[in-house]
Amino acid sequence: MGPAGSGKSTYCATMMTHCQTAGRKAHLVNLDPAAENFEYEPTIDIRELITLEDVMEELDFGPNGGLIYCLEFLINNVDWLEEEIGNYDDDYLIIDCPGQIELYTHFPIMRRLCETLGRLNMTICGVYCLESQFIEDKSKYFSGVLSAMSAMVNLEIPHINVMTKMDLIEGDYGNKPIIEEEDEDDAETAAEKKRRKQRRRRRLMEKAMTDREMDRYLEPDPMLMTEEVDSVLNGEQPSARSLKFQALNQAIVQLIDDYSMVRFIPLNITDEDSVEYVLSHVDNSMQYGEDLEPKEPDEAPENE
Ligand SMILES: Nc1nc2c(ncn2[C@@H]2O[C@H](COP(=O)(O)OP(=O)(O)OP(=O)(O)O)[C@@H](O)[C@H]2O)c(=O)[nH]1
Ligand SMILES: [Mg+2]
Repeated sequence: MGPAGSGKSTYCATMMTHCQTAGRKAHLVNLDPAAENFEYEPTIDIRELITLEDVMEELDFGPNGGLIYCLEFLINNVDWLEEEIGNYDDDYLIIDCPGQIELYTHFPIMRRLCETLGRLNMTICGVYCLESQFIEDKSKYFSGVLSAMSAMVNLEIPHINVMTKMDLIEGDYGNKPIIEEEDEDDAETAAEKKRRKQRRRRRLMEKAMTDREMDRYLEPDPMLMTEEVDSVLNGEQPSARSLKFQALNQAIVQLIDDYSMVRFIPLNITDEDSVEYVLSHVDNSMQYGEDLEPKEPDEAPENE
């Protein structure tokens, strides 16, 4: 789950590849009636039941209303899904959902879907994706935190939040280097050497600050929001709008702080360890593997 473009389908494809490499059987389920193409062919696909294109054409819906219609149609014809899932009730299914936020927050559709899966004895874990680009704008980031929290509270299923697209971040968490090694030059003078070392020290400090700043977004630090309000208040032109919303912002900060339920697990899809780390959190919340059959001894590597 997660807002439009937050990397849900990429998450699904990454996990499919990861599971296949690890020899774990996984299937992709597509619940996005507007989806166009997938890296992996979905095993179960809502588009076999209904497509957004047909709904828009035949019923004259716009894209958002049409999408809600499609999912309501799915819920009203849930025996189709039950039948499809019936063939895979021992397997690991990765379900790609649409990005319309209202599906998780104020329509009971996803909740009903979870109840159906629960009835089929499937163990579920909700994975909420928020993209790392959200941190560029604190208000946008906090609205993301609130929507993650809202999905979590509404669905009442084991839930993890993932900060996607971490490869676009600087520092330890991402791929963008801050420190570029400068080669030692035999001909450099003592003063040049000193300046090179100073530059390196400064970059190391910048990097530590970037990593620390990132931590405040992974474990939402409500002070980030207060800082934004303060900086506006101390700025040259405090906008009437931010003054007006100060009490509301404070209340939101308080809410996030009181619940302290939201934290994000960073996902860098270019780093296998990061992918494995996210998957292990999902497994853990579903207690995946606890009731799997133990391996036969003859499957163990011979020379051990
Ligand atoms: N660099 C980078 N780009 C990513 C990552 N994940 C997704 N993207 C890009 O972000 C865009 C949206 O990704 P999707 O996976 O389609 O996002 P989505 O949440 O499924 O989008 P909708 O289904 O339209 O809501 C695409 O252009 C992806 O290539 C990532 O981890 N790193
Ligand atoms: Mg998608």
